[in-house]
Formats: sequence, C-alpha cells, structure tokens
Amino acid sequence: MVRSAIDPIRPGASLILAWQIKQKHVVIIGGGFVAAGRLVNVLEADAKVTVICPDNEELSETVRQHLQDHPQTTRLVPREFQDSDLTTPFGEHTLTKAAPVSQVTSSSAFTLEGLPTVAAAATTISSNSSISSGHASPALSDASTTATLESALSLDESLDGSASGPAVDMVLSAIDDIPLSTHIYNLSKRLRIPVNIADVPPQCDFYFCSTHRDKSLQVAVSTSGKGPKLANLVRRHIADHLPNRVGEAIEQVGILRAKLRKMAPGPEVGPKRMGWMSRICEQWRMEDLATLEEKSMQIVLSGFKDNVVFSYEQVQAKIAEAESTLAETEKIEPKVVAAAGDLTAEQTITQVTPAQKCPRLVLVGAGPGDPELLTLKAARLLEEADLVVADRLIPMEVIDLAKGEVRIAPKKRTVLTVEQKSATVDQDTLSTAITSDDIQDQLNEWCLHGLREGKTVVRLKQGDPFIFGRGAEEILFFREHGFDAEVVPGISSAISAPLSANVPLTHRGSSNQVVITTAQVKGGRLSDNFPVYDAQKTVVVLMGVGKAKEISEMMQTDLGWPANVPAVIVENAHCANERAMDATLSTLAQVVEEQKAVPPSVFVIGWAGSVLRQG
Ligand SMILES: C[C@@]1(CC(=O)O)c2cc3[nH]c(cc4nc(cc5[nH]c(cc(n2)[C@H]1CCC(=O)O)[C@@](C)(CC(=O)O)[C@@H]5CCC(=O)O)C(CC(=O)O)=C4CCC(=O)O)c(CCC(=O)O)c3CC(=O)O
Ligand SMILES: NC(=O)C1=CN([C@@H]2O[C@H](COP(=O)(O)OP(=O)(O)OC[C@H]3O[C@@H](n4cnc5c(N)ncnc54)[C@H](O)[C@@H]3O)[C@@H](O)[C@H]2O)C=CC1
Repeated sequence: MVRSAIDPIRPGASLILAWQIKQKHVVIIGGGFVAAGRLVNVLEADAKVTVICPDNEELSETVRQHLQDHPQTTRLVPREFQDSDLTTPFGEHTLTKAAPVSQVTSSSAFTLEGLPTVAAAATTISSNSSISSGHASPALSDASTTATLESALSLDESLDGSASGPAVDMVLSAIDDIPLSTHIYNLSKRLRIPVNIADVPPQCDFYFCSTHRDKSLQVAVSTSGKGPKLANLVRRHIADHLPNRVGEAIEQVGILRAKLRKMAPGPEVGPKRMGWMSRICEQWRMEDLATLEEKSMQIVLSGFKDNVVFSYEQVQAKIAEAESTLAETEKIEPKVVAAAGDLTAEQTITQVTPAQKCPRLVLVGAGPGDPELLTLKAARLLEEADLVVADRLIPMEVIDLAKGEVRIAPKKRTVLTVEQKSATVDQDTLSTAITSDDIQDQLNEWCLHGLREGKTVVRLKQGDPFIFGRGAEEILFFREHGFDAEVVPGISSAISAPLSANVPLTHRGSSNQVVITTAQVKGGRLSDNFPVYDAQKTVVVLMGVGKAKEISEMMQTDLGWPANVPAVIVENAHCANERAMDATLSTLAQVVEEQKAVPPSVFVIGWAGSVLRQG
C-alpha cells in the first residue's frame, strides 16, 4: 500500500483551543493570589463568575476590587465551599449565613440556596448531601461522597436537556486544601463540568496557559505542565518580538472582514472572499493595517469586485486624490520652468495619465554617485518611475537608469533651467538669483504636479535622504498636501567617502566615535557645533570646501584639536573623478586651495586618517 507523505502524529501535546466562555457561568473556589489570576482570565473572556470564599483577610484585595468593579458579572459567596455551589446558577445563591463549621459534619444536611428551577432535585440533594466544608474534608467517607455524587448527578440529569443548560460551565479551584480540592474535582467530574484544580495537574481537565494579550490578539504558551516558569519566559520573549501595532491591526482587519461579509455574504463567494482577505493580510504591513478606518476601508473594499488588492500607498493616494478633487478650487498652476530631456514644459504638463492610476511618491537615496552603489530597490524604482525629480549633483550614469521623465534641480544662484542635456542656456537672460529654498520649492512643486497627475514619482536624493538630505522636511511637506512618501535608504557620503579614501571611521585604538556634521548652517554661516578634541573621535565634515580655513582655525583654537591631526579631503567620492588629498588640520585650507578641491567634498579629520593611508 502506498502511504502518502503526511506529517507523523506526535503524541503528548495538549489540545489548545480558544474557549468561548462568554456569558457562561464559572465558579471559582478560593480568593487568594491564584484565584485572583483566574478571575482576571475569565472576566476578560466575558464570563459570569461566582467566587466562593470566606470574606476574611485571606480574600485578596485584587479579588475584592474586581468583584466591586463588576457587579453585573460577578458574585461573591462569602463562605466556604458547599457542593450545591456546583449546581446553583449564576446569581441564584441566597446569601444566608453559612452554617458554622462545627455544625457541618458528614451527616448534617446543608442549606441549599438557590436552585428554584430544580426544586425537586434540590430536595433530594438536601436530604442526601453531606459534604459541605473543606474543613470537614479529612473526614470524607466513601459513603458520604457517593451519596453526594449520586444526588448531584441526579440533579445534573434533571438539568440535562433543560433550556437553561447546566448551572455551572467551568470550575476553577484555587484553595490550599488538597482533600477538598480532590472532592471538588470528583464532584465536577460527576456533574460533567470541566474543572481545573490549581497545582494538581492530574485533577485538571485543562491547564491554564501563559498568555500575552494585545486587544483581540492572544498568544498562549503551553508546556503541558512541564515548565510553567519557562512558559512564562517564552511568552515574554514572543511578546517582545511581535510586530508593531499587531493588536490594532487585528481589530481593523476584524472590522474590514465584517464589512466584506456584509457586502459579499453568499457562500458561493466564500473562496474569493477568503483569498482576497488573505492577500490583504499578506501584502499590507501590520502597522498599515492598523491605520485602516472608514474611508480607507471603503477604498480597499472597492477593489473586491475585480479581485484587486490595492496597496496601502495606492489607498493613501486615492484618499489624497479625492481630497484634492474636493479642494479643486485652488487649480494647480503648471508653473514648470524647466523640463527634462527634449520635452518642453507644455508637453510635460499635458501628458495625460489614465484616470485610475494611483500616485506614489518615493524618496530614494542615490548614494554617493556610483550606480553600483544604488540599492536594488532604488535601481528598480528609477526604472519604474513615471517621473524622476533629481538633485543637481547626481551623476548622469545614475540618472540614465530612469526610463520616464526626468527633472533635475536648478543650479543655485544661476538660472532655473539647468538640465543635463541642454546646459548651454544663456546665463544673462535668466540671471535671477536662486537660493536653496527656491530650489527646494521648485522640486516640491514638480513632485506635487506629478502626483496630482497620478504618476509614480521618484524624488532622487544624493546620499541618504535622512542624513543631511532634508528628507523628513520633504515628507512633512508632502503629507501636508495629502501624499505619504516611502523612503529608500542610500549610502551617505559621510560613510562612503572616508571608506573610499581608505579611512576607517572606527578603528580600535584610533577612533571609537564618529561625528558627522555639516560645515554650514542656515544662511551659510559656519556651524558652531564641532566637537572638542578627543583623540578617539573622527569628525566627518560635509559641505566644508568653502569653509576649510574657518574650520581649521576654530578646531585648533577653540576646540583644542592638535595642528598635526590628519585631515583627509575626499572629492567626488566613488565617482570616476574621485580625488583624496592628505592634509593636517593646520594645512587643510592650504591643501584645499592648492589642489583646487571642489564640492562635493568630505573632510575626514582625526587619527583614523593615519591608520591605512600612511606610507
Ligand atoms: C499544570 C498547570 C495547572 C494549572 O494551574 O493550570 C500548573 C501547575 C503547576 N504550576 C506550578 C508552579 C508554578 N506555576 C507558575 C506559573 C504559572 N503556571 C501556569 C500554569 C500551570 N501551572 C499549568 C501548566 C501550564 C504549562 O505548563 O504550560 C501559568 C502558565 C498560567 C496561570 O497559572 O495562570 C502561570 C504563568 C503565567 C505567566 O505567564 O505569568 C510558576 C511561576 C510563577 O509563578 O512565576 C511556578 C513556579 C515555578 C515553576 O515550577 O516553574 C506548580 C508547582 C510545582 C512545584 O510544586 O514544584 C504546579 C503543579 C505541578 O507542576 O505539579
Ligand atoms: N498553578 C499555579 O500556577 C499555582 C498554584 N498554586 C496553588 O494554588 C492554590 C491557591 O493558591 P493561593 O491563591 O496562593 O492560595 P492562598 O492560600 O493565598 O488562598 C487560598 C484561598 O482559598 C480560600 N479557601 C480556603 N478554603 C476554602 C474553602 N473551603 N472554600 C472556599 N475558599 C476557601 C481561602 O480563604 C483563600 O482565599 C494553592 O494550592 C497553591 O499551592 C500556587 C501558586 C501557583
């Protein structure tokens, strides 16, 4: 016989289920630390709970508090356990004073409170029952136990088939009395009520798990009784490694599923419904699912008809589109001064994009300039983009990867129309001074324009968007205009230029700290936050060429840096025309001048400069 390759059965596990105890009646016996934990567990699962426990100093404050806070769903029966507690429905204990312990003997009948629905059975029980107190437990006789169980069972049978169901759905014993625990266990078994006796695994129909909860997410860890503390540790470990906002994501997915089922209820669409739902869960990040709300859900659901799963970005873009259509009054002015390639400004603007296209904006780090140092994602996005808006200093080899329209930042203080293939513009006719803020405005405007046409726009930035790249500023700007941006990292020249010049930014014994700073702050002034001298510090200075003299003087005079500390100038790092020039802090300005160093250049100042470059 041919056996199919199925997973072998590995016996010895527990069956882990998610018990729906909502509105069901749980009886907890005991009121100490363990009972408090059980009470929280079952209350969170929306059960109705009767706690049987003398109201004395052994009743924990936690239990007391929860009982007080949940008057509708909890009852305290302030006395020791009696057998009838397992046959009394929720809320039907008449809280008569329990018989004094001394009177409760194996032969005395106990007061059976409640049970109006099973009055006949109750009568039988009250005449036959004998065991009521944990303190009587050492005296438990076989005969009395049997009598009790029989009566209980007859009661149980009388309940069987009744519309109201069993009086008690779960028994949790958390008392420090082993014989009584055993009795409670046996009684529960005869009544066919699932039971857990704390600390006595053989007397548990089920064990409690170590659980982590985040809204509707519950992670349960079981070791099947082998290592409860280890279960606790594993649970913490798992909780520490869960995705961000997973609980919220589950809540929102729950709402989305309900809407979907309402929209497409039939069983015949079941497979499509499930497949579509699964794809959303797989394709969206948890934190994006967590942001789903009415508007975005409607957009997501609109894809179901054609079995389309919109991406988070597409949904954001559609919302933005809808909002900008609403705010149509402020008509977009096609104020494009420079167009890329052979396109004229007019051609660029009138390009029609299909109405259903979703705008997408990605800030892409172009790295130091070598196309081989782009991330694969950056290269792919350059190819896919409808519009690439690039910084001016990005080399053509990188720009050339773009298949769509390209717009390049205008040059500072010259003219707006700097475009790589037609750089021979009459400078005199267009001699308006342009600041870096003007340039930024222009770049932003180009991007917005593309987005409003539904394009995939790549904002290509030198280095890394978030290291002196003004990337976050741009994201905030676009957010204000209703577009969320994705960011793709690039290799910052702060990291790559020293490497290319053979200066290890950290090196045991020479450098254990790196300070990356720009030489200039707003307005072109010299930055005043260079670090004081520390022999283990390497300072990477961006945009320093025009400030070499000031940097050198300030670091020596004000910050105590020695004159002879190496200062390496790396120009056009990672490009074909890269130059690395050696100086010391005192000769920095002189070398910059003699060698005619030009931007983009990076200075690397510190003893790390002498590790690999000497000799
Ligand atoms: C069989 C089970 C029956 C049940 O109670 O359901 C049971 C039995 C016993 N526990 C004992 C001891 C400890 N129990 C804990 C803690 C927890 N115990 C829980 C469940 C279970 N405990 C069930 C099995 C679950 C499983 O294995 O997966 C947790 C998960 C859930 C909960 O109780 O809510 C909760 C962690 C909650 C959290 O994550 O925080 C700690 C640690 C601590 O308190 O920090 C210790 C001391 C250290 C240690 O022993 O590991 C002993 C005495 C052993 C002895 O005398 O030596 C017995 C009896 C025996 O083993 O015979
Ligand atoms: N499974 C587990 O994780 C753990 C289990 N345990 C065990 O759980 C049991 C309870 O532990 P704690 O809550 O710390 O105990 P505790 O001693 O603090 O509390 C016992 C509680 O039971 C009540 N009680 C005693 N006899 C009673 C009766 N006949 N009827 C009603 N209530 C009665 C007491 O008034 C008290 O409130 C113990 O047997 C303990 O060994 C303890 C720690 C961990």
